[in-house]
Amino acid sequence: MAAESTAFTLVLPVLPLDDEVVLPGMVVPLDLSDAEVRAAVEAAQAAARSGSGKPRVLLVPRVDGTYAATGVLGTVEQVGRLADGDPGALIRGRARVRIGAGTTGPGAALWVEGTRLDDSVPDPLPGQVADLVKEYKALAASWLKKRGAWQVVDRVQAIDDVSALADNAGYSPFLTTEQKVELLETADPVDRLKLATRQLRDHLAEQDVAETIAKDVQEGVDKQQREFLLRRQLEAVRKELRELNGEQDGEESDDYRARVEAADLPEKVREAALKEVDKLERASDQSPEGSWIRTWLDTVLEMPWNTRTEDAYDIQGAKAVLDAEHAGLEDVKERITEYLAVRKRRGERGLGVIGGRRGGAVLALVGPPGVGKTSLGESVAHAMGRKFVRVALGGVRDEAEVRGHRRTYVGALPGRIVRAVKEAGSMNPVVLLDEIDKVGSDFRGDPAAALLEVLDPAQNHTFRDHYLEVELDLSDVVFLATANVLEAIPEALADRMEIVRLDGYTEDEKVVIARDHLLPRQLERAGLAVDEVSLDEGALRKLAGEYTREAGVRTLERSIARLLRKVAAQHELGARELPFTVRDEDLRALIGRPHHVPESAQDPAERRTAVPGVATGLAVTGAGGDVLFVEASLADPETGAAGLTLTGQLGDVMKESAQIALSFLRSHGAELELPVADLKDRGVHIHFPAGAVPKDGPSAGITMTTALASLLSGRLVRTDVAMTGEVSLTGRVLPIGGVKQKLLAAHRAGVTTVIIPKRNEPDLDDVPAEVLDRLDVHAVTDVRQVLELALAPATNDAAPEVPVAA
Ligand SMILES: Nc1ncnc2c1ncn2[C@@H]1O[C@H](COP(=O)(O)OP(=O)(O)OP(=O)(O)O)[C@@H](O)[C@H]1O
Repeated sequence: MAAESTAFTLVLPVLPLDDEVVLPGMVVPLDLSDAEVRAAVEAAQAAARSGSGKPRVLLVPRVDGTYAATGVLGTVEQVGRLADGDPGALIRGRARVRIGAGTTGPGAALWVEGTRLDDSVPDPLPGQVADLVKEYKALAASWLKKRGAWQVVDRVQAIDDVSALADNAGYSPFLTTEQKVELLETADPVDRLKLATRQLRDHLAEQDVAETIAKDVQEGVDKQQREFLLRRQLEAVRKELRELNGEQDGEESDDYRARVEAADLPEKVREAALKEVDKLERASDQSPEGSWIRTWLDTVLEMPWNTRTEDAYDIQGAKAVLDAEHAGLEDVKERITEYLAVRKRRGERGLGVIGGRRGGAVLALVGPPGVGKTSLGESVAHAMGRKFVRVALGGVRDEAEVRGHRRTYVGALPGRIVRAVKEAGSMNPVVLLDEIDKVGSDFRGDPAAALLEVLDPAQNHTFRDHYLEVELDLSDVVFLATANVLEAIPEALADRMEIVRLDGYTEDEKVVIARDHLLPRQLERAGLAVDEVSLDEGALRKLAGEYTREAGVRTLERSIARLLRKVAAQHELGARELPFTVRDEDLRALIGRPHHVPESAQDPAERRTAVPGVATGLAVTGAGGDVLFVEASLADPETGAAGLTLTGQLGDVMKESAQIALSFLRSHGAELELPVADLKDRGVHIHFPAGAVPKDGPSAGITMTTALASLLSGRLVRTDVAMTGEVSLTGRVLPIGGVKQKLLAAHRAGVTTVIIPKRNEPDLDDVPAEVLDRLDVHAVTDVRQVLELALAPATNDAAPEVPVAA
């Protein structure tokens, strides 16, 4: 459009505007205390006095000291006081003026020539321009409505002139001075409206984004605020409830929160604990959930998360501890020392514990009761300078015992492993898994599987207890296990263990243990000084040999305790002078008569083997080695049923072994000069007394054969002979296990001659020399040799009656 077609020249005083732009149509108050403003207004007034009309100025924006090329012709509408009391002038913008050359005029103002620019647009508006007007009005309306400026909306809608509409944008507070100058300098009204539209649109878009962000922020703040308020209310309600019930004040969850924050917890555990504290806050005081959470938090807070004891042991010192606390057991202590040495070296090299199958990360002490398995475990802890905890696994059938109950379970508890660590108060204790051979499995899961995970070095650094639900690092725990019977340990577990056997003690060893360890301990328990009561060797030997018959020393310790109590009581009653040395002849008066008199010391008529058909065998039970008697009888052909009857809780292998013994005699009896014809059509009964104890295994084969041969021949079995060995159908004697334990038992029982399979001869190396010295051991290959050794010569009396079962 031809902006300058109707241009004409003006001479005006310049009114500079700093950081402000006045567009045509705008009315603005200006402060006359500003010298430049005053000069311009006064100059305009002076010029106006000579002519007609209002005083006129040229409003020129000045950005960073530079004047814009276009100004606005303004008329001074009024001079008076501004709202703040300063002198001021009200000026109305009228038209764009292109600034020309400087000139002179009255007053102190700067005078310039200017050309008024033409604002006209064609009438009617071309379609595009009309659309532009509509768009601008719509945008302006939405912006104004957002600001709540309703009155202005109508005013803007009423402006029809394109140029005036564009200049109205000068009021927009969001425009920068530069943007306003741009509007000022765009002379063409349509272009100017386009510019104003773009500026407004950009601003609205920006505002949209800002609003979304603000809304998001606001929502977050609202939620926090709401939660805060709700908590305050909850607290108030709780407080009132407590007051109503006369309870102590004090915010429990706050207390937990503070405790959790103060506790030295691993980060993940802390997070989990804080989450529970949050839940606790929401739970009501009486709800069961609240009480679960409290117990759980207590458990977590009591766990020794970051506590570990310092390992400070050298192998020499460790060995000294083991030696000081246990007599004998040289090979066992050596094995433990090796284990500790390897562990220490690996630890120093940062290699971690030895792991994997057959890796031997776990030492298992296997042997009968009372041989010191538990106390050795304790010694290991002493030797390493670690805490010791015992976990009794006997009779555990429920997996939850090991791994804990889920928390939703009523009365849920953490598993025994977690409880053990808690009890130890350190993350690296020695944990003794006692009686690992007695874990069973049933519908409640398989505790052995859970134990596998506990013992596996590849898994146990992230052990998860169902109750605790947070991971527990067990990799630094030293696990030891004990068992009575190796075969009863679940195979997968046994696979991961390094088995160390403790077979039981000889009488000599027991005497030493009793003197050096049991007696001092029991003296203290009985409140007696070490020099007040002593037992001489004879008394100790008699206690071990005749008052107890066990592989270990548990009953021996108990007998000593009983004896000392008696002495202490006598002393208190004035019936006993101290110091007092107990001799073997004093025992009977103090603790009664002995319970175990060796068979050989019995009256011959009273001996078990006083009748034909009874033989002495050797067996290994959960309680260690033991002697056992086998009785055989033949049924009366008239009254008894034919066939083989076996009693005494025998396992399948043992039953088969009895069949074999019988078959061997049926087929080879004649050559042994036995009246095997007696066996025809007659029932045979074999019984193992102590019927309540289950027995199994093939090692009683030769004993059964001997009992039957004795029965048939009528020859007695020698009282001083005991035997063990499997028998084959052809009469060969096959090797068996547990030689050491069996020989110790034979020795305990006062047997002097022992028959073992030839192929077990190497096992004799394990048997203590003092036992071998006192036993006459025969290693045999054939059952005929057994019979020769075991059966007493036939007496000259008339052939004895074959006993007949009732
Ligand atoms: N060699 C030994 N030296 C010193 N004391 C011993 C020795 N062997 C066992 N004892 C003592 O005998 C007692 C019984 O031992 P302990 O309880 O350790 O037996 P255990 O083999 O663990 O039996 P169980 O299988 O029944 O648990 C303990 O007081 C222990 O100190």
